[in-house]
Amino acid sequence: MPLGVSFFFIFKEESILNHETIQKEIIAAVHRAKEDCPLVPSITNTVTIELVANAQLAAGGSAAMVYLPDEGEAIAAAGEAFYINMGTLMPFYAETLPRTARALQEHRRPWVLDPVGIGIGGLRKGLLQCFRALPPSVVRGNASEIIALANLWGLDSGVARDGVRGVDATDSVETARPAAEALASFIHGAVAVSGERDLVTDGTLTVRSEGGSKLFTKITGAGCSLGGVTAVYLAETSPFIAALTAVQAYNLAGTRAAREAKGPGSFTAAFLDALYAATPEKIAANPFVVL
Ligand SMILES: Nc1ncnc2c1ncn2[C@@H]1O[C@H](COP(=O)(O)OP(=O)(O)O)[C@@H](O)[C@H]1O
Ligand SMILES: Cc1ncsc1CCOP(=O)(O)O
Ligand SMILES: [Mg+2]
Repeated sequence: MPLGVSFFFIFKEESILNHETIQKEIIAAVHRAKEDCPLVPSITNTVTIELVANAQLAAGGSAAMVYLPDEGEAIAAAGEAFYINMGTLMPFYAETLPRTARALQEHRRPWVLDPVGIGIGGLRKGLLQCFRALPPSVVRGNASEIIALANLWGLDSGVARDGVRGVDATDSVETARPAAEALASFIHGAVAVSGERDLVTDGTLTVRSEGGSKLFTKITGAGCSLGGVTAVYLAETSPFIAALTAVQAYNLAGTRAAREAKGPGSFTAAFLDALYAATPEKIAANPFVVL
């Protein structure tokens, strides 16, 4: 083979993400999060704030939750990545969220958006419309939230209606795939759709991750804390690998926790223990398929 051609193949092999290279990147991201303990602040809902912080700590990050406009701005600059979850809005968030998102853009900090409760009320809609021009690096949501956000931003979601009912999904993960791919391409980042089997996409490459437990649907904050942990990995790696690493960690830890849990209460404790104990290699070895 002429030298130029062999260089081409070597370059191609190294630059293409396949199952093996994805696993290597997941392992590196988990190691780095545990070594660096990145500061990853959040503006998140009052229902699940403690689980979000605990899960971020279990993954190796440092959590800091704020509410006020000037604090959002200041800590956006100080943190290495950020998490915004729209779950329980308060009037002053009309100022906090746009100012924080602008600070994140100005300081080039990557961030994760969880559009919880999209469809409830005018403030939520207005803020989510504002994020179209200040886009996150990762959107994480359940299937109905991802479809609804793609529709709100005028992207081709593949589904005209939105099936959000409160904060829970009424659509299947597979139905949300076109919306997830359109959103990921639009933000030049990644989208994670959660459910029985999770999808993660950067708009071109789409992966399905397996595992977890039905008990996740019997506790509040599984999705919210998954967003917070995604932001921890986002401090260390690309949007796609960060989103997939968090999803893989949750599917592994959820499967393990369900083996010993008696119900939702003991599941939450067992899940945090399993997330804390999950090794980089085991997180990477959780089953996933490149679609
Ligand atoms: N039926 C299920 N079986 C296994 N894991 C699930 C199931 N439903 C949700 N999960 C997991 O629960 C976590 C939260 O997802 P989900 O419940 O869809 O989010 P949300 O709480 O935002 O609606 C994810 O890690 C997801 O993989
Ligand atoms: C119940 C509820 N209400 C407003 S935010 C929230 C928490 C939703 O948490 P998750 O989406 O992780 O189940
Ligand atoms: Mg949710």
